Amino acid sequence: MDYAIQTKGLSLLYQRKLALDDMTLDLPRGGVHAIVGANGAGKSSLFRVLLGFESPTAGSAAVLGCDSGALTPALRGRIGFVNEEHSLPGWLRVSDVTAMQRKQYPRWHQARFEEVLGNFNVLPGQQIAQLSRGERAGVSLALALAQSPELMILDEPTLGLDVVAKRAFLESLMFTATDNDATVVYCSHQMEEIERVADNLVIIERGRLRHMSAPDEFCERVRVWVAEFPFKTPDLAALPGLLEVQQIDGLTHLTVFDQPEEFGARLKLMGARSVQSMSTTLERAVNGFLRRGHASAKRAA
Ligand SMILES: Nc1ncnc2c1ncn2[C@@H]1O[C@H](COP(=O)(O)OP(=O)(O)OP(=O)(O)O)[C@@H](O)[C@H]1O
Repeated sequence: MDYAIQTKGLSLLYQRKLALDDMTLDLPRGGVHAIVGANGAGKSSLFRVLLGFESPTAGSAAVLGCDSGALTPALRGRIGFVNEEHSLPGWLRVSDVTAMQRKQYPRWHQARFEEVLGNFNVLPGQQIAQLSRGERAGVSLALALAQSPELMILDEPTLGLDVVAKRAFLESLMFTATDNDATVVYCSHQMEEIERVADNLVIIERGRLRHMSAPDEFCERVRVWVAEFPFKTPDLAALPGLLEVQQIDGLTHLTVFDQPEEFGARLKLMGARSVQSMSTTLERAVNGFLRRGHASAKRAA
């Protein structure tokens, strides 16, 4: 299979902090891959290694079939990158940056640039430093999409965008992925966005790959059981697949992963008077999944 991104046993140690821990990840070419994880899970670190800004401490990383430590200028030209800082030279005008990029990228798509930028009230004569945060985001997204890259890597690109701009951006992103056969790799904390655009969901936790599947498939494997325990709620910690327990209006809500229907019978054996299972949203499923390993959950325990 042809992979856009491939890592093998990838580790990255910053001083004494292990940001990536023996991560093996294969992302096939095409489609939108969403990477999610708690704060500090290693998403940006993964991108930094993939783009050759950091060298792995162990293992390897390849992008479009090339070792990430040896990306040539020609290969970099096939990769678009947008990060949350939207770092563009502040002293230049929007029109200057656009002219520079148009010259640099042979597959420059002027109509796409104008379409994406048209969602923002940006004047070509404005200096980058004069733009609002969201407008700067709009400019860097328009520049990146107009490069018609084979691979787009986006680190929380919609942070700070208003609802309309966010929607416009996501539409452009999906259009890029389908129209251009491009691969989009995108990290975000916003599940409703991911639900809308992602073909593949990649969950990382403490620098390790924890799960990869289509978002729908992941959601189907997570269920919420609502149980009524008329007497004392038993100790539920040892239940298999348990992600999260919440007490809501006197009922016990259990978010569980990969459990058969018999899970309900098990709750009854533990004293539940009634049990009911429900499907859940991607947001709740991912949150439940991540909560187990989250620093705050560990502190609460
Ligand atoms: N330059 C650095 N020096 C030391 N530690 C770092 C450095 N950059 C990141 N880290 C640590 O590496 C870990 C992974 O950080 P990273 O920025 O990759 O996380 P992230 O998943 O992108 O998080 P967030 O969602 O908060 O942006 C964190 O524990 C962070 O504190």
